[in-house]
Amino acid sequence: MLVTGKDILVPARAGKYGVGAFNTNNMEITQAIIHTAERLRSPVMVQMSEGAIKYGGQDLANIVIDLAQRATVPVALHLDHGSSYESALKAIKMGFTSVMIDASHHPFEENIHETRRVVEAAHAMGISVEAELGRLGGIEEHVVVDEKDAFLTDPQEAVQFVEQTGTDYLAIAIGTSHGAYKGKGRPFIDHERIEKIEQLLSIPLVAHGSSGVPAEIVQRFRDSGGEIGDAFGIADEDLQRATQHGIAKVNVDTDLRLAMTVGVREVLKATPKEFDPRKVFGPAREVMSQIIEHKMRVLGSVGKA
Ligand SMILES: O=C(COP(=O)(O)O)NO
Ligand SMILES: [Ca+2]
Ligand code: NA
Ligand SMILES: [Zn+2]
Repeated sequence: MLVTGKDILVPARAGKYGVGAFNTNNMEITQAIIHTAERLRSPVMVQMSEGAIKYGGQDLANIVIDLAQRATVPVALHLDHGSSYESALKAIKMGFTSVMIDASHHPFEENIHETRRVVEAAHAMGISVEAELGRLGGIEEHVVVDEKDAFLTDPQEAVQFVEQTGTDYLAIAIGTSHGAYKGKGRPFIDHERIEKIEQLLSIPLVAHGSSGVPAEIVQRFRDSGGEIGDAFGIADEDLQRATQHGIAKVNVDTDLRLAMTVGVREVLKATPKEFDPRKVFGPAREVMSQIIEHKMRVLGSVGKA
């Protein structure tokens, strides 16, 4: 069933488990996310970035909404990294049940102002809101935040921010970053910081940049002709620990991008004569489903629906 982000994340924080928020760009990724959630009896969030909305528009949103409505587990459709009030409202008009307003690259007061506007409008329509305080490293959808400017979330500021905005859940910067290169080796996750914020805030917390970039998928990507450097993601143990301390929404995009591409590359390499789109895109669903299943087990959401 199609539900709001709050319907999914408030129980997740209370139950000390994380819920995967997986980015989609097409039908096959959407099917892999929702069918795997149903198979494992797990709640799940499907998210679209502004780039995905540009790419698939209402057509793609409708695929997600229809699968979500027919799903036997709770599913929310979430706008990832909404960059403005207008973008958030447009997503709500498209049928999204949760929207992120990411104004974290603005000064504190402006972030509060922008976020509060979205919260008032979204709440008036029964839609949940995610906001962000602090900056991840890596490439954010619309902002390149290089290492020196990346700054982690200040717990005291977070309390003030939530009080003044009314956001339903809060994305915090705790050492993760977007993309396949999260640091040389195991990225540093500031667990002390998460646990401090957990004590001060009762709303669900969100971890961005949480792909694991599993070595096996990276190797399959190379073996099927892909080129990728020294790729590293978030360790399963770090995610597991974070879900015990307030992190309820865990964003995963890179892992599905890699899995989808591995699925396609392996078919094209193994069967050069193949040109049936169902045979080219279909097997990728299985590769993605395995990645999604692993994540749901790490986060503890299996059987929670
Ligand atoms: O935070 C993410 C995804 O992060 P990854 O690149 O680690 O999948 N989307 O908002
Ligand atoms: Ca941001
Ligand atoms: Na998001
Ligand atoms: Zn993100």
